[in-house]
Amino acid sequence: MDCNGYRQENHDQNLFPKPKVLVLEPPPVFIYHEDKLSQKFHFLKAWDSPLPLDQFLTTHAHSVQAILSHGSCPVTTNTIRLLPSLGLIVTTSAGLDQIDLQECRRRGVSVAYAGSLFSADVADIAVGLLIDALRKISAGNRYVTQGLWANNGDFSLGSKLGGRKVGIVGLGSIGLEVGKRLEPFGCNILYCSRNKKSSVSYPYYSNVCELAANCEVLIICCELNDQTRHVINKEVLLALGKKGLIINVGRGAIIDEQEMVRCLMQGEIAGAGLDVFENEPHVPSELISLDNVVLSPHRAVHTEETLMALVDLVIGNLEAFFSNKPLLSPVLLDE
Ligand SMILES: O=CC(=O)O
Repeated sequence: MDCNGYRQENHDQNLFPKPKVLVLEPPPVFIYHEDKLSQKFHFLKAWDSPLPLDQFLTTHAHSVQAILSHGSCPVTTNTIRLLPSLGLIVTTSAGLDQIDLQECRRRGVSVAYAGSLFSADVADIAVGLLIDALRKISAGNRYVTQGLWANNGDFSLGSKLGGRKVGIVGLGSIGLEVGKRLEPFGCNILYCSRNKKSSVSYPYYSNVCELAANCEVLIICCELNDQTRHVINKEVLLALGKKGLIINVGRGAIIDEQEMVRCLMQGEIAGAGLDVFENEPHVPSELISLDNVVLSPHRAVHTEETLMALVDLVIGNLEAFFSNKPLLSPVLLDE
């Protein structure tokens, strides 16, 4: 240990007094708060190097003990294998689908994440997208700004939020926040989750297709994993039906996007509010021209305030690791 309590084995104090942390691609927290982060750590910027990634990793192989990563930056088996001294991955995301957790488990690499830091912000956007899709706020904005109102056009009516049956897919911390927000609007909440939750009295469905058949809105709040990839498929969309709306603040690949686009274009479902997409930042061009679809650039997770809290969480996790202390927001890899 050095006088800061940091591990010394892989960094020369005189040349590199700050612990080294590898960044593959810069997360928003790094873009907005690099100065604060750099006061504590020496960041190795893979994206900024002229070297191909593998060569960059090989060059720094023995000095990298920690990676700072984010939700759209894959940390693959290959990356982990090229870094024999790696002990920690800190991701700024709540989702973990981009990290090879199996390899982390095998290698004994710890993972820290954002936990429920963003849940309230994500839930706000889910509700915002739903109200927008129902009451046509974005469509109304286009109608006014394109001069159609002034030309005596007829803007179609929206539908009421109160009384709507809303099915939440994934009742984790985001799903619970969505339910908490929609109850006072007079919505009836139903949900589908891996397990029935004793903390809520909402009707539970173990099958997402049955949930879809019994509600008018599906809000996707679950994580992406092998079980949830394309779980919202043609059958589920058809069960949701012609008056049904789909809101996605989880991950794009939870929905079979191609099938959703077809359903939207053919009127098999009524509309959608989407913050996430299968191939970000690419959004299917068909969605852009549809008036019954509200689009958002995967920003549900970030507000200025939570980004500030996230910097402290990232620093806290890295400091804990380099001081051999328990992580602040560890992912339990043994579960
Ligand atoms: O999408 C972002 C996250 O998983 O935090």
